[in-house]
Amino acid sequence: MTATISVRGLTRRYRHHLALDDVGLTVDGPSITGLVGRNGAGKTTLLRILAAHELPTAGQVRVLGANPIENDAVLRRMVFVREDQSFPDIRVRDALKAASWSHPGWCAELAETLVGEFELPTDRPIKRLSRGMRSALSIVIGLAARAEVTLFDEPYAGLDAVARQLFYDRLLAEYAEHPRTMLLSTHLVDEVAGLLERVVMIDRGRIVLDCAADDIRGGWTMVSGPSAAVQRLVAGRPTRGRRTIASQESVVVAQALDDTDRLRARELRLRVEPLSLQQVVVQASALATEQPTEESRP
Ligand SMILES: Nc1ncnc2c1ncn2[C@@H]1O[C@H](COP(=O)(O)OP(=O)(O)OP(=O)(O)O)[C@@H](O)[C@H]1O
Repeated sequence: MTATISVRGLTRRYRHHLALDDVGLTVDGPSITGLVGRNGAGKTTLLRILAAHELPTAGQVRVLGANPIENDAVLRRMVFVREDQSFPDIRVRDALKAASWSHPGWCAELAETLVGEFELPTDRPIKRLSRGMRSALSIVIGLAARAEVTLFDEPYAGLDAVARQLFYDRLLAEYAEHPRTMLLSTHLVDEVAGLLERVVMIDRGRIVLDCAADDIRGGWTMVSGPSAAVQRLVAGRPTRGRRTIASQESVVVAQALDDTDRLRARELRLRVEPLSLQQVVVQASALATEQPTEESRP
């Protein structure tokens, strides 16, 4: 079967800076994948290359089985929603009409519903919309396009918490009714955690974590309590982020604990809590920072 997205050895160099460093990624069939990582990690660069807004320096990119560059047949089956998307100087209703022409799967009924829910004034020029309203318009286009490959690059600049929740709810409902391949780049990791089936983390241009969201959720554990007891429980296990205050200690165990471990923790009067997705991303980022990159090697 042809993968929906397949990237091999993808490298993007800007003069002396490596924005993407030998990235490999395959996405098969419908799924919602979260693209996470620190500022400047390379998330937007990856999405821009997938959407053919930018050329790679090296490597192979296939979207829907073909190279997306100047490939209208592929690009019409994709939608790319960017942070602070720029629009021509037209009214909201005209932007929606133009989007309907570019996307064969466009659902006018959904667009109308979403416009109502986000309270977008259709006769107002886009340049007079607030930042959050412009983001809402981009989201309406991204969802109503019903494109087989839907790329969202931090699409909620300026959106308030209520509007962001509306976006998450509608995205999930759309995905349930019309499954498609969605990539969502985000910094609001815990906010979107419930939507994600897979998490791909980029750090300094390299993929440092790529796994099922469920595996992450149960896979890292915070153990805290009296230092001596913590040490007894975690001895011989991979640990990170050790913190001590007086005789108390907390440490992250980079593996799941089984029932026997949990019973032992209870006997030792230790607290055991799973890490949130956001906390795992912070730990994985710290771990990646300890590894040398091509640019940091002497
Ligand atoms: N046109 C460009 N010219 C030079 N450097 C660039 C260009 N575009 C991106 N970069 C650099 O490439 C790196 C990756 O940028 P990118 O926008 O992909 O990161 P990001 O993960 O999306 O970051 P953020 O979360 O802050 O949006 C950064 O160091 C950035 O400065």
